[in-house]
Amino acid sequence: MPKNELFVAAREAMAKAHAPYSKFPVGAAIRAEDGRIYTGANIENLSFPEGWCAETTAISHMVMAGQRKIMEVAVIAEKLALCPPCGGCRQRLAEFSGASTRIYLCDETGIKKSLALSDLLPHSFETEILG
Ligand SMILES: O=c1ccn([C@H]2C[C@H](O)[C@@H](CO)O2)c(=O)[nH]1
Ligand SMILES: [Zn+2]
Repeated sequence: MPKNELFVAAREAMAKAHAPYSKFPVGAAIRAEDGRIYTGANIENLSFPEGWCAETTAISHMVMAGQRKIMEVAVIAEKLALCPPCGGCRQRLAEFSGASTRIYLCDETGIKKSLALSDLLPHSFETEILG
């Protein structure tokens, strides 16, 4: 699957952001194990802490479609050269990622950086006790 398709999906998702407070639209697109693309945008709220990120919306769509594995994810922000996922989203991405999962940081022209989750979240929380 051409990576460009994932970038275009993230850019299209960004146009659906509800970001009237930060005026910082973000889009994300996940390719899951089934080969399909699940997208998301940030959805803010007048009660500021109640909003959530584009990556979180995309993960929700993927999970509700019955998928549990992220193969690749593209992230784009309208007003930032590259938008690395926030700490909370790194942990949420980790829940559904593996060693081969790739995270693509995009600008308005395409994918500019490819990272592994371990680049973004080294020494992550893991325990056998909780399974
Ligand atoms: O990786 C990120 C970083 C920020 N945001 C959103 C949260 C908030 O709505 C706005 C400004 O932080 O951008 C995302 O969606 N993804
Ligand atoms: Zn986030």
